[in-house]
Amino acid sequence: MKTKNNNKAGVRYLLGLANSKKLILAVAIGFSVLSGLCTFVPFLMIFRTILLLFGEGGAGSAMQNGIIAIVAIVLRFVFQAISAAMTHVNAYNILYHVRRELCRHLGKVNLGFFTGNSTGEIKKIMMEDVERLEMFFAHQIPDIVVAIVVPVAVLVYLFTINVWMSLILLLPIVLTTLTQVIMLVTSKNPMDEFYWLAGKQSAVILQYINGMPVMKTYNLTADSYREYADTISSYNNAWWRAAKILSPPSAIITVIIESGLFFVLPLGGYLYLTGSLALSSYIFFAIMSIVFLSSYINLANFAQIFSQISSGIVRIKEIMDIPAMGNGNKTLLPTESHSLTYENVSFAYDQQEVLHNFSLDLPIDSLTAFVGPSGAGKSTAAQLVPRFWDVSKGAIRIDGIDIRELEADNLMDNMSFVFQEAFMLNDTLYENIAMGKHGCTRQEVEVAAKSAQIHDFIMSLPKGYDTVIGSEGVKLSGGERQRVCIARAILKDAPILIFDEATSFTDIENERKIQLALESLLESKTTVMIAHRLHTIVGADQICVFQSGNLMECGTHHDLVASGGAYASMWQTYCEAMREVAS
Ligand SMILES: Nc1ncnc2c1ncn2[C@@H]1O[C@H](COP(=O)(O)OP(=O)(O)OP(=O)(O)O)[C@@H](O)[C@H]1O
Repeated sequence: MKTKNNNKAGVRYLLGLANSKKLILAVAIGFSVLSGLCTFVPFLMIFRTILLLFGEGGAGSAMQNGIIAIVAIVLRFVFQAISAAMTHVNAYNILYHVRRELCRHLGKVNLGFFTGNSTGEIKKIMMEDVERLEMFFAHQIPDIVVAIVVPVAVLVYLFTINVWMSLILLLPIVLTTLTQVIMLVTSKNPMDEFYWLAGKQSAVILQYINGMPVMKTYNLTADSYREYADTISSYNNAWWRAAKILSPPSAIITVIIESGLFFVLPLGGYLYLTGSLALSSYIFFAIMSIVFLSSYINLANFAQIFSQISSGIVRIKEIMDIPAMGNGNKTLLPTESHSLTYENVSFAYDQQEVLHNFSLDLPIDSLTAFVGPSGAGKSTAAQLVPRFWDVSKGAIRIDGIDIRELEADNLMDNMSFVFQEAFMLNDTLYENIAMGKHGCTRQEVEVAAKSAQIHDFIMSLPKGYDTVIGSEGVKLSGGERQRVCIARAILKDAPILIFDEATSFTDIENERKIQLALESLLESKTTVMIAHRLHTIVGADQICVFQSGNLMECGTHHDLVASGGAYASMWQTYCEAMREVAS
């Protein structure tokens, strides 16, 4: 739950965001103030005309006053338009700047952040929360300044006419401020909870829509999918609570602000009757009591609107506060293959240690398979190499250099991953493969696709490499997707390869093609292969068996089977399972 302290930090952070654009913002606010002041000029002209009519002085003629009033009205709209144009252009520049900074920062955090956080939540922050900043920079800041400066300027003028009448005009401001202070002191702002739940609701809805096929197969409707139903009903309840808490003071504030006349009429009447106030001034104050506080209403609503924006700012700040992955300054020599060493490595997600003090050497140009039961730590051990997370203890070294001392880009340049969950752009097959190497040629893409056993399939599609895949195009099978990813990795031709063998694409034809594709991919590379089907790694240079986060044993298939340890029993179970499937 977001707190008021968080909100304060958010405000400071938000104003910091405007830093580079503050000159434009100041000029735009200046135009807004001019526009606000112009609002009152026609009333001043009315006053001057009343003075003329009552023979109490007043400058110019009625005609001149009328012309000045019309010019002021026109100028009011011109200044308003200039200010609106400037604040909007400025606000969208700030939005662009914030999104770019968020993207840059997300590019620097450990990759594990993306597996540990809901993409719906990140997307919501990048899109909706950032978009709301427009409201603050394009509308709220100018409105607030106008709401303070214009009434103060007008009040100063009114004090020159009559002090008591001016003081009575201050009474609604004092009362509304008191109401707001009482509200803030006696009740926690319910909008904090409301906007937090609004954010949660969007993430849950996105998750519900993304998971619709699975939800349907388990017959989970919007009502029976518990998280969805709970979030919607909490949001609904929060809205009721907020309405109940906020409606009475909000109604009181609106009534007080619009009740200037209620205070001005009796006091003005008394002062007029006792001869301390001219009739012209009495009429003028009566008119001003109606319009004087019109811009002040923006200030009264500020807290409520700002709470909506500030909860988003807090989320933006939380992302920007995630420590960036430390970036070293060393680089690897550009060779075909590198050695990889785990040195007394332990690793914990938060407090829970899942890998316990293991060491392992992966020589140059070798294939190392990680095997073991589900949850044993195979993926985690592999993902430490591209720094999804940094080790809690020990070090991982490439050619003897601690990977934390390497430039992050250099580390990534030297590594390819092929995950089980093949990531595909909603773009052409060509682009999906070409993303493996900047500036590659079409011929290189085709050679890689041929090696990955996916070229013939691509050519069988009517648009070949220009076929769009994904939500608006052709759908690929799991095996086809993985072969596209292998083609991408072949194109990248990085010296170190992390391959997470897919368990689900096991039909014989696909498996054969993936094996052929891998033969091209693994050539002269240092490879970590997370293996589920043991027969695919019998030829590996070393097989490492993980159990409950410990590296139990390591050796060739023959040595491990002969030693009769954990791997030997896994192999026996595996062979029996294969025989059962075959029979
Ligand atoms: N992002 C994460 N946050 C917290 N704990 C995690 C995270 N990812 C994995 N774990 C936990 O770490 C342990 C090791 O998981 P890991 O995925 O490395 O096992 P694995 O051997 O690769 O399993 P599988 O073969 O099923 O993929 C498990 O207990 C798992 O619950």
